[in-house]
Amino acid sequence: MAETIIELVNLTKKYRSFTAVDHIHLTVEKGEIFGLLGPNGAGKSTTILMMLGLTEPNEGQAKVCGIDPTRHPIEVKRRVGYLPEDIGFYDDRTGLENLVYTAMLNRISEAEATQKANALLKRVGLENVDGKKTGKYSKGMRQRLGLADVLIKNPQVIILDEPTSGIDPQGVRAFLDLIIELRNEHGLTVLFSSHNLHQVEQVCDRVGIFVQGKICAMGTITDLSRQLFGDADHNLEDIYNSFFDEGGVHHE
Ligand SMILES: Nc1ncnc2c1ncn2[C@@H]1O[C@H](COP(=O)(O)OP(=O)(O)OP(=O)(O)O)[C@@H](O)[C@H]1O
Repeated sequence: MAETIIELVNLTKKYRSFTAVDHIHLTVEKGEIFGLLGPNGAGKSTTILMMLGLTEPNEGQAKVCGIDPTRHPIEVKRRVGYLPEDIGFYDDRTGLENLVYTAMLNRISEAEATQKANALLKRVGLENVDGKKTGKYSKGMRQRLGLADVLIKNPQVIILDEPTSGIDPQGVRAFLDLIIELRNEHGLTVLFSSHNLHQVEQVCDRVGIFVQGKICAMGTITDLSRQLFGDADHNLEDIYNSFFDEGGVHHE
């Protein structure tokens, strides 16, 4: 039976009178790659912050790996790896040193940390830049090191916010393949927030489309195509665009 890893029930966040996340319901099962889509300001990042226990909901509840992040944020952070769009490293240290440091913060011994860090550097294609300080890394190298940094604590879930921005097309393909491999090998659950519809379509099992704080559509691309167009022939771009007028206004 499928195991629920992320469960959002009636989740709501208000900033004064403005509702940024509006009574959303969402369930993600173990091993799923789920895409969060929506225009700027639709509420994706606020939803992620609530899942990480970094901001409190006004109503409803989030559960991640069965744990309420508002009450037990440290427990959730132990199980969830979060890769923001711009990850910070100690720029005067090498990639290896940064990874070992993160691992040791997560109570992994130095010997094991070094071994895991070297294996992950290889996995993300950074084994040949050993010795280079992260301050001299390119954007794409930083993102790949970010993924290794997230994986070193053996998370059950990874949340990726625009993870491929700044990576060249070949690098993007390798990055997306790696995400799929990690899911296949370790049953990792992945939440993938992106504006790149093509990438989301390539990698995600299901998607949720956010508009003005609400999830206005959720499902596989085939299901959404059938629901919206009555056939299975439409791609994610058609589906996404069907929620907006030419002027970018949401269809009610
Ligand atoms: N701390 C805050 N105080 C007030 N309003 C906020 C705050 N954080 C976010 N908002 C507002 O909440 C709404 C949702 O923002 P959020 O960052 O969640 O959107 P998003 O879907 O992640 O957008 P993007 O694609 O640009 O990252 C926006 O209108 C934003 O201005």
